[in-house]
Amino acid sequence: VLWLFSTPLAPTSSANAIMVKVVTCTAPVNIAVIKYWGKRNAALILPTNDSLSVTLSQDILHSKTTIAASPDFSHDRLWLNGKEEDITKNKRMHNCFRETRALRKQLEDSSAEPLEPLSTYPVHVCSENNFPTAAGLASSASGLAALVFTLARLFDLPTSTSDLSRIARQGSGSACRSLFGGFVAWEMGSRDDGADSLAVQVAPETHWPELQALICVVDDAKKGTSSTEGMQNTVATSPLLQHRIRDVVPERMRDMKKAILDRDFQTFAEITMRDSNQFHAVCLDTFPPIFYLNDVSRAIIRLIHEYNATSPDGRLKAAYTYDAGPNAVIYAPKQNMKEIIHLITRYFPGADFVDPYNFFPEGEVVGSNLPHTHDKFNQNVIPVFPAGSVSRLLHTEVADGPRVLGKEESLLNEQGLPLRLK
Ligand SMILES: Nc1ncnc2c1ncn2[C@@H]1O[C@H](COP(=O)(O)OP(=O)(O)OP(=O)(O)O)[C@@H](O)[C@H]1O
Ligand SMILES: C[C@@](O)(CCOP(=O)(O)OP(=O)(O)O)CC(=O)O
Repeated sequence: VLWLFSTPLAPTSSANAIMVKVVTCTAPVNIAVIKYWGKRNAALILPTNDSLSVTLSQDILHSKTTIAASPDFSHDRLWLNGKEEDITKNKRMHNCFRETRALRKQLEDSSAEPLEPLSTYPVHVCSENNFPTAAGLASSASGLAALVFTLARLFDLPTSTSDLSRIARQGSGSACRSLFGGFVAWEMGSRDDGADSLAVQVAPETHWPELQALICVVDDAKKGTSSTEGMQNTVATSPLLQHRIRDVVPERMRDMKKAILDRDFQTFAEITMRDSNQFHAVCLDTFPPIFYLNDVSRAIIRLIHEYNATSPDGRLKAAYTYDAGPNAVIYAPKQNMKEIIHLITRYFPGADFVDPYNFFPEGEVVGSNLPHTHDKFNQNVIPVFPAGSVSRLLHTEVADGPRVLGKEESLLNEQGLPLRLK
C-alpha cells in the first residue's frame, strides 16, 4: 500500500490529482475439482451446490490490478487489458465497489482518528490478465478476486479473507475461491441473504506441494456460451442437475476434503475426473444442450484413461478436468508430470511450452520419451492430432492467494491513468 500524494492542501485540478492512494495486487486463477454450476439466486450469486478448487501459481497465470482513489476523478473507471470498458451497466463490479465502500465507511465512522474519506472518492481500476480473457481459463475468477482484494487493501479493511470472499462472490461466483491459496471450498450456505455463502481454505498450498497441473490450451478464443448464461439454462431445464445437487455433490465434497487432507491422489483423481464428466453431462442434459468439449478435449480424456489403465500398480497417475471450454487441466503428482508432458506433446504436437520448473535438460526433445507402458495403449482410440491442436502447455503448481506488489509495479501513472493503452 502506498501513498503517492498525501498533502491535504494539494491542488484540485485533474491534471494534478490529490490524495491519490494507489495499490497494486495480483490474484491467481483456481480450477475446480468439484464444479460450481447453477445459481439459486442470480443477483446475489448464490450457488446450488458446494464446490472445491485448487489455486494455481500466479507466477504462471494471474490478473494484476492497480486501483487509485482520488477526489479529483470524475467517476469510477476500468481499463481491462489496455482498453477502457464501459462499466456503467456492470452490476457485478458495482456490487464489489458498493460492498467494499460500505466497509470503508464503517471504518471511517468508527475511527477515533479522522480517516481519509476514501469511501467517497471515485476510483480508477487498471487490470491486465497475462492469459486470454473470457476463454474458459477462469479469468473472471482471478480478475474479480484481484479487484476485491485490491479494493480491500486500498481501503485498509481489516476484513477476514472469508468475509472478503462473500464480496468477490458477488463479482463472479468462482472468484470467491481465488482469495485463498491451496485447496479451497466454497460453502453454498443456506441463508437467503448469502451471508453464509463463502470460501474457506481446506488446506494451504504447503500441504501438498507435489501436486502439479498442466493446462492444455485447445482454444483460447472467447467462448460461445458464457458460464453465467449456460448455468442459468441448466438450472431451468436439466433434471440431471437436480440429481447432482441432491445426491452426488454432498458426498463428493466430504470424500474430496478427506482425500486432500490425506494427500490421497487415487481418490482425488477419481473424483476430479468423475465430477468434470458429470458437469459436462449436465451441460448436455441442458435443453438446448451446451457443448464445451471438442474432439481434442475428448482425445485428451481418452489419452489420460489409457495412461492410467496401463499404470503398473493400477494406481491413477493423472486426472483431467474441464471448465466451460475445451481446455484441459491435468492434475498429477510432480513425479508423473514429465512423462505426461512427453505424452501430450507426442499425440498433440507443436504446442508452445516454456519449461518453468526445468524438467527438460538441454537436448531432451519434449515428446520424445514416452512412458514404457505406452506400447500397451489402445492406439485406435487416440490418433496423433494435427500440429497445433493443443496450442500451448502451461505447467503450473498449487500456490498461494493474492499478493500485494510494490509501487514500481503500478499500472497507473501519477495522474491515475493507464501507463499502457492498446
Ligand atoms: N482482470 C480483470 N478485471 C476485471 N474484470 C475481469 C478481469 N478479467 C476478466 N474479467 C471479467 O470477467 C469476464 C470473463 O468472464 P467469463 O466467465 O466469461 O470467462 P472466464 O472467466 O475466462 O471463463 P470461466 O469462468 O468459465 O472459466 C470479462 O468479460 C470481464 O468482465
Ligand atoms: C465451469 C466453472 O468454471 C464455472 C464458473 O462460473 P463463473 O464463476 O465464471 O460464473 P459466474 O458466477 O456467473 O460469474 C466451474 C467452477 O469454477 O467451479
